[in-house]
Amino acid sequence: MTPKDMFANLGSIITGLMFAWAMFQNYFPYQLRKNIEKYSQRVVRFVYPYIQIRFNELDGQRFFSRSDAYIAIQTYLSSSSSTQAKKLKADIAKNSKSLALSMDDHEEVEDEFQGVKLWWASGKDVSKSASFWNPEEKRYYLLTFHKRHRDLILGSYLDHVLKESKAMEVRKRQRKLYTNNGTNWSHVILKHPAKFETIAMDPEKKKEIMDDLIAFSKAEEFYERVGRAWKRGYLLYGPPGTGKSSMIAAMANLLGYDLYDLELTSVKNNTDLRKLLMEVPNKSIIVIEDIDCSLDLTGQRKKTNKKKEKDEAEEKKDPKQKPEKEEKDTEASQVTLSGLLNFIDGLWSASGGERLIVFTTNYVEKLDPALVRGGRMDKRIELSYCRFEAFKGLAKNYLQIESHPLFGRIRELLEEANMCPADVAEHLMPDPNSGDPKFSLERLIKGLEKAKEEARLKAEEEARLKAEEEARLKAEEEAKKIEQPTKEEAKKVEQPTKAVTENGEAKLLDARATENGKTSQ
Ligand SMILES: Nc1ncnc2c1ncn2[C@@H]1O[C@H](COP(=O)(O)OP(=O)(O)OP(=O)(O)O)[C@@H](O)[C@H]1O
Ligand SMILES: [Mg+2]
Repeated sequence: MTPKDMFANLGSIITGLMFAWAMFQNYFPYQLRKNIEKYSQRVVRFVYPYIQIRFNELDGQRFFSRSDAYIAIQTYLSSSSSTQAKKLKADIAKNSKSLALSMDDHEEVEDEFQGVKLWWASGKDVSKSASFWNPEEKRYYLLTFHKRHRDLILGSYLDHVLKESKAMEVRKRQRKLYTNNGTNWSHVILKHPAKFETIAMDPEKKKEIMDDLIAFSKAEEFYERVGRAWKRGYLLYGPPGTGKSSMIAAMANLLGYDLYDLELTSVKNNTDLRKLLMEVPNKSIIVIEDIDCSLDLTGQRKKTNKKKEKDEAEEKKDPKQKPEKEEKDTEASQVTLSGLLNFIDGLWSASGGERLIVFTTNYVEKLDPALVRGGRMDKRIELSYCRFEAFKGLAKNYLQIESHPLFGRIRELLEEANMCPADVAEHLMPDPNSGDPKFSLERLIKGLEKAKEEARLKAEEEARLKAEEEARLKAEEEAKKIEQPTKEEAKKVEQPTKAVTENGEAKLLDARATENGKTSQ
């Protein structure tokens, strides 16, 4: 029995004793009965050092609706209920994909906040005069805590309960992937299976990124204290197939955020861009893929590779269409880099928090320094070709092996051949017939040897082209040198020359005349 229970019992004992005393006196008018009740409650309040707060299930303001506070408490208590309560209720919550557990009526669970213990009990009032407007059962939660913690509980603790329950709801609910078509967002349920555990990269680097994300999601107070908007910018760069898009999905799955995949090429101008960004709520990741293709470095928009290919294909079909399409493009190219950056940095940040902005590119060196300067991109993450550490992760995922005699050869080859994790994964697909990992590893070795040979041939070809170019430039230089004197001579002949005569006077002589004189002599 906790001290709280002992006090609760003490209260009823005192009330009972006082009633017994009154009955003993055989004198029981109404006024005295009221007085006894009043005084006994005062005594109880004086001796009983606990405070109780009741949270009713039904909202007094809205008919037939459950109170938000009650729902939030139910969510908050779900984890402690499942471990502490003896009787539980299970239900499928709205917008959720899993069962929600809560404690059954007349159960109690204990909670602790900043070292202070408190108790949550679930109760039910049964009304005898039930009607359509007045349901028979009215449920409630009763929070009990010591009165010396009144400020802490009424201030920070209840705030903590609400925030925590919101965060739990976000974690439980299905994530969504939003895409924009012009100025409207539409969404589908995000079911990307990518997780950080399955992303192949150096384990230390992976841990650093995960820690950074988790720290960000918990840093509301920090951002508030230092007076910065609660947002963080990530730049993911690396060759195609190295896991940039997979990592974004893994980020959403880790934090429970929704994804907003912003297609800049379909946004007409900065005003529309603002409208779209204003609609992005908290706990979201705004993704701008292939930033080098979406925005020109001068601030002008360019077509993305995919759009370009599509347009080119259409152009081939109907060449007459070309001028019209070009007109359309120039008409639409009004979203600028500075428009995007100013908005992200400026007022938009003030309209909420907890948002990540992730840019991806295959060519980091092409990006405008304005985009990658500190403060805009808080973290730059390079996703590179698959090396041995990343390969080990893939081998574990795809073949369930952590070592193999062929690993040594693979390690050497991975250092020499640049193969992206997507291709390594493709080679590691388990053999459906034998299921023997050796088969997949040998296939990878062959693939790596081929990639290495191709890289060697490519490097040779590049060296040949470079040597040819150098030879051409040298030949041009030589040709210029041979031409140079004749030109200079011609210049000499053209220009009048200054000469000094015998009496010391400077006279302008026509070089051509002198020359002619010489020849005639
Ligand atoms: N590091 C990785 N770990 C595990 N799987 C990977 C990794 N990189 C790529 N893959 C696999 O390859 C596929 C393609 O990867 P993803 O689309 O993430 O690459 P990307 O870097 O976004 O490429 P792009 O630059 O072309 O957009 C993914 O479906 C994933 O299965
Ligand atoms: Mg991608």
